[in-house]
Amino acid sequence: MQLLRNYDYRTRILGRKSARRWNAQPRHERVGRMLDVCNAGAQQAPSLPAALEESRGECLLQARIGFGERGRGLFFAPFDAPPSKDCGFQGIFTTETFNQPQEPAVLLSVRLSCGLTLVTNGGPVNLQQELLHEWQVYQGLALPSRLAALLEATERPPALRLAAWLLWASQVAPSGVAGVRADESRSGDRNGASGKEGECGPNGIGEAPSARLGDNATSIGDDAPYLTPPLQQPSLQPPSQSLVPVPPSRPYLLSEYAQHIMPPPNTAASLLRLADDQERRLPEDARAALRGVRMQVKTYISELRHAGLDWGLSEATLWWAFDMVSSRSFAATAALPLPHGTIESISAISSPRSNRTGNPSFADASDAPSTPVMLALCVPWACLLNHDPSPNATFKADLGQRTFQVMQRSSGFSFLAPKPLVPGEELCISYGEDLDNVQLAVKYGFCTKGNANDRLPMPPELVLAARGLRQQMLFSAAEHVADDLTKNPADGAEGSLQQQRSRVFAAMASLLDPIVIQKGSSMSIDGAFQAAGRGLLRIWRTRNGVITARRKALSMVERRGLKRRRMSARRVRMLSARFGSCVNGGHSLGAHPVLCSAACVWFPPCCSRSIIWGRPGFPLSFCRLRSPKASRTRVATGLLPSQRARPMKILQARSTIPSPS
Ligand SMILES: C[S@@+](CC[C@H](N)C(=O)[O-])C[C@H]1O[C@@H](n2cnc3c(N)ncnc32)[C@H](O)[C@@H]1O
Repeated sequence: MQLLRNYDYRTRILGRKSARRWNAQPRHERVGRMLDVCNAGAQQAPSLPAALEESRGECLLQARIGFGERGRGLFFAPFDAPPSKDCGFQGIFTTETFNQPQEPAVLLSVRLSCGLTLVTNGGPVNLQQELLHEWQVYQGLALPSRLAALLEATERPPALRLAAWLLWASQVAPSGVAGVRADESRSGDRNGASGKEGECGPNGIGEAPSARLGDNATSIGDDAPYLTPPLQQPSLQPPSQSLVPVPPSRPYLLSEYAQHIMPPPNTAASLLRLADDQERRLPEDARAALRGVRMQVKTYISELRHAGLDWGLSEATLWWAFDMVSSRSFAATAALPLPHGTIESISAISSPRSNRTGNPSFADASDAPSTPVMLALCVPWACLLNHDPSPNATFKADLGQRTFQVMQRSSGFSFLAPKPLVPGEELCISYGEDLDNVQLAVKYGFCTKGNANDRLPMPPELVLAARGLRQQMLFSAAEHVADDLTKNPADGAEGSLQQQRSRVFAAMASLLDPIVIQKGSSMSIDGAFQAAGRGLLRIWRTRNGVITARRKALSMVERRGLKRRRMSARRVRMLSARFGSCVNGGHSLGAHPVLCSAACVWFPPCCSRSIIWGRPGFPLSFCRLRSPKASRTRVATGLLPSQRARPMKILQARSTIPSPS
């Protein structure tokens, strides 16, 4: 038994001794150790060329680049005196501050044209064109037509569009091959596009090209530089800062930025290019997530190649672009300026989904709300901000000013001033409030300790078991309803006992799986649904009681510092095979093991009445309810409450479990 419990699939890979050492490490460290390679290139202080120094001076209003515990990042550097001690909470006692809340300090302000801005949803039709036009003027570059066609296709995946743009702007345009300066010749070719050789991407890249983008590309035709048609009616008020064309002495800012600030193509920021042997050591759920993202990137790369938008660059460089987009792009929602010139923007903070860097772009563009405008952005300087689950900074895209601003995070109460920043404090934003460590690792290449969003992975067999349990719970409720109907025929539908029972069961089945309702059935669906509704109400009431009890029990478990224990997949399989089907809702059982997520929890054999519920991916919860014998309710979730709960107990208890009917 002991051996079984310690058995882990990693034993096969690592050998028993090193597997034990490996498993003893906290999960976040296991993933974290994979990531030594990440950000390796970002550890030296950059020495910046003049153009970047200038841009840094303009954009980093109250911040400087520095190094801290999260690696390179941005740190608070107030331009005036350090913030007075009076600001902050003391202010709420004075009427003055109460009426005039302190505005959060603007820490960074970066022109949208310094980076890349894509409309992913909403806004006027020509908004994307306007933004592209401004970018060309600012960067002093003319986009090739086929690239511009892709960038204007707001329905295409943002990651694909951003990566294509980043590749061209950072790797191709500076060499003057495919791109041309806006004031130079209008013809161009892409022969001999420069490609930087780097580390190879994961194996298996280079599938058959997809036809989608290629079809477009054929109709788009050659590589003639894209010159935005004169804007008849700008959809927006012109930006308050006039667009000053870039002086010829100032080279392409974006390529400079990519060269000096972004990790170079032979380094990694996310896990996209993790080597095979390192990937094998990731937990299974992280590997699965990684596989999904890699598949997507492979498809995008094929599309780029097919459409001739890879510019002959090496595979490694193409992966690098997606790596950068994954780990450094922002998603933000911006409101359009009001017609009379008032400018109002909605910060991405208001929507947790979009309050993050990166990966909006990997989401389907169609899942964003239609208004206001959804943007995917690469923002130089702002993309140096590291993540913190309790951030002190936040960001917004302002389409009126055409800027991306990072400001101090407000307190959340209009009458409270924001928490003062201490000079030298690292400025952090939240990449997403709901990101667990697997998502953080795959997209950004790091994990955070004690991530509140972390869930233990649930093996497929447990997902199935959870479904089965839910089904059983509903059917057992159906039985109760049917029994009640039998006892109180006045309450229930008409007909024989058998008919009543069939209706209730059919209704329950229909809740579980709508397919079971077949057309032309003679059953009265309405009546059955009413009966099922009563049953569900009963369950709901029971559950409310359970939830309160569960909360109490969990806090008790926490207070006592009881430990969570994990089980090997094999043992969990064995237990679910033996006992899974015995766990039943609303029935008296002697005792049973309860499968909770990947951890396995089993209870001392003293449960008489129990209910179990679960959702795939979430811990199954098990509660004992109103036991006449017990002095108090015992509840646990994913926890092994005591040393007494040994497999031996289960074996003893097994004999008392009624066989499933
Ligand atoms: C948007 S960039 C931030 C700037 C980056 N540190 C740099 O030097 O370029 C995102 C990357 O920073 C690193 N990072 C961000 N937040 C972190 C954190 N809390 N702990 C460790 N690394 C972090 C990750 O490698 C991530 O891929």
